[in-house]
Amino acid sequence: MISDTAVGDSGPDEDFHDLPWQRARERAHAAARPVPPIVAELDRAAGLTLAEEITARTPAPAFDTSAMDGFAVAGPGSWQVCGAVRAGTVWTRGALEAGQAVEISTGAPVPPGADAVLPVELAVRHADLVSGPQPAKGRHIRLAGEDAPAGALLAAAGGWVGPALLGLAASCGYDTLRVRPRPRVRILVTGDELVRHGLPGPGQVRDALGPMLPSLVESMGGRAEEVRHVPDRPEGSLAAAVEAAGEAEVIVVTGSTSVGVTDQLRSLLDDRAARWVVDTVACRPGHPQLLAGLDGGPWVVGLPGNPYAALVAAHTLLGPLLAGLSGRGLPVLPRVPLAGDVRVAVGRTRVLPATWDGAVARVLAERGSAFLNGAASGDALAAVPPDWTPGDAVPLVLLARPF
Ligand SMILES: Nc1nc2c(c(=O)[nH]1)N[C@H]1C(S)=C(S)[C@@H](COP(=O)(O)OP(=O)(O)OC[C@H]3O[C@@H](n4cnc5c(N)ncnc54)[C@H](O)[C@@H]3O)O[C@H]1N2
Ligand code: MOO
Repeated sequence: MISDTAVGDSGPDEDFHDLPWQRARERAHAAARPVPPIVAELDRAAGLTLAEEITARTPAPAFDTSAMDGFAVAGPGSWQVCGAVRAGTVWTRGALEAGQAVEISTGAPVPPGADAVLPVELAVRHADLVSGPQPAKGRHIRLAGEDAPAGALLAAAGGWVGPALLGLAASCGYDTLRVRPRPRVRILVTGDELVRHGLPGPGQVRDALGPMLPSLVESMGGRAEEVRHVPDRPEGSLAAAVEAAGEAEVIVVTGSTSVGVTDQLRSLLDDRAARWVVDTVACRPGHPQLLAGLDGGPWVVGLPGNPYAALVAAHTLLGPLLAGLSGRGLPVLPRVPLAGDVRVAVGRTRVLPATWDGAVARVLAERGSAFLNGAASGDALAAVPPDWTPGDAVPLVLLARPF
């Protein structure tokens, strides 16, 4: 194996075998260089990552705006009503003088000279005269640039383009954003025992990972382009499939990470002089997972074939790698109190399915690395370090689901 690979901020000499769980996440993130940016219409930029900071091209709001339906008033009341201004129009009849008022809609520009807006509920109108409690100066007026003055920083490079940012960018004059597209991911599922449909026959196993991984990749910010099933035999099948993976930034290989006669992944990577980033992680399950870069080509993430181990490994290496490729920071995991029957593993982080009620994570009964029942009924993974003692908070991975 190649041992002199410089990766990320770790320097060439860090041993990349049996890495502590958090260190493996950091290395996977630091190894990636962000994919080249594109210019995308706002609707196409949704969910992507900003490739550059954005600043307000126009103040938000763009003009002094009424926050209430009522009367824009100047000076002390009562006031003479001398016209109306509605949202989408402007007052063109000069500055109001003390004692004058203009009927105004929410969202309309406040006429020059007006001090405040008197809401319609507080106003008493007789013909062209309106009276009511004297509003404090500036009351119910949103000042131009109050949310963001022209030139103000709206979001830094690496920020997630969420719904609120899209609305803010539009408010501040943007039609397009410079963003990083989702890194492309191809998924190679190995294992001659696997079947893709129906009930498994003798010795057969239904493929759990082909259906699981595309949505997992999407939830981590990647684009799952293909799931291909690769036979264990003849030898060289996996190498040919990797070769044929095309333009993807990431190839995920499931199975084939262990030491069995059909497990070809490590030798394939060594034959290709891959740059090793992580080769095994001190966690349970998911120990045999790996990450290496092919020369001038994609990253290869090896996930163990055991389905729960694959889920844990994807959250260890694939998520951070995709964050790095997207130009995002390494996601900071909340640290939360943990309850339930927790047993630590000597020298390894145990990653346990858990439920999260907003205050405490509760581990679910352990079923082992092959079984998804815990993760499917829980909504989080709790990373329990080897030195955990009751009362210690643990990092929590929240499994994606709608609010
Ligand atoms: N002698 C040793 N054997 C094993 C070791 C070891 O250290 N020494 N490690 C074990 C651990 S831990 C894991 S995890 C697995 C990793 O195995 P592979 O990544 O090589 O995967 P396979 O051997 O192909 O499969 C393991 C297991 O998972 C089932 N599987 C595989 N793919 C799927 C799929 N897409 N859907 C559902 N189930 C799948 C497969 O049938 C096996 O039962 O190695 C251990 N062995
Ligand atoms: O480490 Mo394996 O991933 O326990 O099942």
